[in-house]
Amino acid sequence: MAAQIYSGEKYASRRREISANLAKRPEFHDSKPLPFMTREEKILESSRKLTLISKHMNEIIDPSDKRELYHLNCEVLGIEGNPMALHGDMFIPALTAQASDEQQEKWLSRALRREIIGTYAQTELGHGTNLRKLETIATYDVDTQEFVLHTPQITALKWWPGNLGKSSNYAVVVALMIIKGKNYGPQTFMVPLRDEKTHQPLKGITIGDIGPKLAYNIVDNGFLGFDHYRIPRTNLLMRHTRVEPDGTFVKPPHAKINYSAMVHVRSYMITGQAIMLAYALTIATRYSSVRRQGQIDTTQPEVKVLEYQTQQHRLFPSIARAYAFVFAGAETVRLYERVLQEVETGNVSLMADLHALTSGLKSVVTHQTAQGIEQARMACGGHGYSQASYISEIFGVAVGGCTYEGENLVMLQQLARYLVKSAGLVQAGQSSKLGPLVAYLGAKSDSTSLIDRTPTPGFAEYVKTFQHIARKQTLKAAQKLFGFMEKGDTREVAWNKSTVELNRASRLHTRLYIVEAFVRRVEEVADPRLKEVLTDLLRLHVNYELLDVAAYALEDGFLSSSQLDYIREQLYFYLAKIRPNAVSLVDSWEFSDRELRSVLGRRDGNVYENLFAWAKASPLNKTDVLPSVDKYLKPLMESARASKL
Ligand SMILES: CC/C=C\C/C=C\C/C=C/C/C=C\CCCCC(=O)SCCNC(=O)CCNC(=O)[C@H](O)C(C)(C)COP(=O)(O)OP(=O)(O)OC[C@H]1O[C@@H](n2cnc3c(N)ncnc32)[C@H](O)[C@@H]1OP(=O)(O)O
Ligand SMILES: Cc1cc2nc3c(=O)[nH]c(=O)nc-3n(C[C@H](O)[C@H](O)[C@H](O)COP(=O)(O)OP(=O)(O)OC[C@H]3O[C@@H](n4cnc5c(N)ncnc54)[C@H](O)[C@@H]3O)c2cc1C
Repeated sequence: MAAQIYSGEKYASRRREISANLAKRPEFHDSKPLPFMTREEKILESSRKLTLISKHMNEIIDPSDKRELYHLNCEVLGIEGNPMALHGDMFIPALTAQASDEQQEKWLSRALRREIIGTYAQTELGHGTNLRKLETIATYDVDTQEFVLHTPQITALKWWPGNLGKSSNYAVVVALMIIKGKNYGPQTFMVPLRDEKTHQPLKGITIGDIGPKLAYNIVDNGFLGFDHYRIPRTNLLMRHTRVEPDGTFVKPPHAKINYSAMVHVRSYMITGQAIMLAYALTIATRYSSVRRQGQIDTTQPEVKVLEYQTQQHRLFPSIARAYAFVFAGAETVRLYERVLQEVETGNVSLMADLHALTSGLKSVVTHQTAQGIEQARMACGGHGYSQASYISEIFGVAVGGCTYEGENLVMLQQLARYLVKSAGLVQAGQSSKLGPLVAYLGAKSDSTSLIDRTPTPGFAEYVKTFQHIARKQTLKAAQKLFGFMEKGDTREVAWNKSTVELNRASRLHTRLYIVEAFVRRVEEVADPRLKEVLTDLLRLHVNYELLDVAAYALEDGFLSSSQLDYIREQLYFYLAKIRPNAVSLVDSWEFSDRELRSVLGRRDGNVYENLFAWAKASPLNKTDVLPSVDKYLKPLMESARASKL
């Protein structure tokens, strides 16, 4: 099953080898539990481990393999980030996609050797979503052939970029490019921030950390201001866009080609989110198979809480989602790598499809992942609330994904733009022009679903039902938009009046895509035992997801209430059928205890012994009487006693 999750036996067994290798190297392990460390201690500890990784990487992984590096990072550094997180996630991808060969020779090679540390500085105090209104300006000075970076007011300060505050000495900075008074929109520049020897900020640079956050606190998200800070013309990233010495602007083949680092993260983060969801579910499912509370049959002993149907309903649909997301994530990574190669040859035709797909997936997957992790926390009762479970940290890190790389409700609208265009083609009788991701919009719907009406063993009737729902909502929302425009609203005003409905269409389209990705993967499985278990999980998934959106199919009679009853019964049937495999389904992700960092979710199942040992290790328990008691509580109680006398 691990080979299914990790897209092949090769990587699944490499993961095992890497974990086994690390198990023998205590210097790579956390020196104490992360929840007992201050932020400063965590950053120091993470930097220590990062340095070890850099030194010994070649002994443990193939450094050219991104997935091996990702696994090494998960095991050793963990999810709370590290001082070079953005270096790998965005700085290197930005240089790879946007720097010219010459620039890559100069900077990418140094970045890959870790001679310099970089980040991606785009968001500002006043603007994150609306990139066209960023306020940092890069004005071209023809005389000196330099760009002058400047922060004209406080809202123009770069704010949020990861590892900008303290760790990075370079950044790919996004600024509005002004040449001879003309605004050429957001462009990307390679900018030195700190002296390479002393690490002191360079003259003209104001820089620092923005302070603690909900989670992800090992990362020094930072602020950055420029005071008429000059960089050479050749620091504009020039793979696709160019500015000649005389200030002539050479347009790229696609207007949004500079957004590639964002698309990179959106493509990869689907897998990252699936893994964080699977972390939380591993912890909660293992714990639920140890925790005994209450009885189902009063003549029998107390049961494991995993026997309760409510507990299964709380956890198993999310287990199915984690599998669905990892399968969909593998597809987005393949598409991203393909588009990256095609762009190299000048073919930008798939950029819009990739952008639409990843915008929708990013939004739906992060939202459902956060929901699933929070349910996993509650499934652990009181112990879920303790940081010993580590689920609160997993939640905090994962939920950041709802905001970064484009706020979810904004990114759903990006997909909606694509859907509306497709709906326009359908309306104009040009369905043959629809791309493969939206071809179903042009198909004719049956009048009713055949779920429970026809003995089809596969998933075709479910897929058709999801397609019907997504098609109906897309065409309806587009119609609403066109209707407002026909009545005289501008497109922008009409758009704003339709966005709740448009975003619903985007979610339904994305949920259909996720179901289809799951079906595609299960159909490929050859081993009959694995196929049976995955088919059960997929059955659970389609029934659960369909119930969740059933209102759309009930309102036009596509599904009847008796079909709904059938879907519910199927859901309950598969909850029970999956129960014996539940622990194996989470164990199949093969997370080591080191990687999970959860006292509650350890493989040995010794929950109570482990919790007690953890509590005893708490720094508060080093002494029996705390200084706060000596200083305040004792005098308080003493004076209360004295006044009574
Ligand atoms: C092996 C490894 C496995 C797992 C790895 C796990 C985890 C990975 C990562 C971990 C994450 C760690 C850290 C996270 C760091 C987070 C970093 C950041 O947050 S960086 C900052 C991100 N900022 C944003 O995302 C800003 C969001 N805003 C935008 O993107 C844009 O402003 C906008 C909303 C898209 C609008 O842009 P704009 O105003 O320029 O464009 P229009 O709306 O007018 O649209 C015009 C036209 O262009 C199309 N378009 C927009 N973007 C793109 C694109 N990228 N590609 C292609 N086309 C694009 C748009 O759809 C319109 O098309 P039209 O309808 O006109 O055809
Ligand atoms: C953990 C974390 C790490 C980050 N790392 C980086 C980084 O490395 N580099 C970097 O540059 N940035 C980074 N960011 C910033 C991040 O990318 C932005 O915060 C994000 O893109 C959202 O933008 P915003 O903050 O401007 O939100 P806003 O746009 O202000 O959103 C506020 C509200 O307004 C709504 N809204 C905004 N515009 C519209 C619209 N057009 N239509 C409808 N509703 C709208 C949103 O839906 C939301 O409800 C990070 C953020 C976080 C939380």
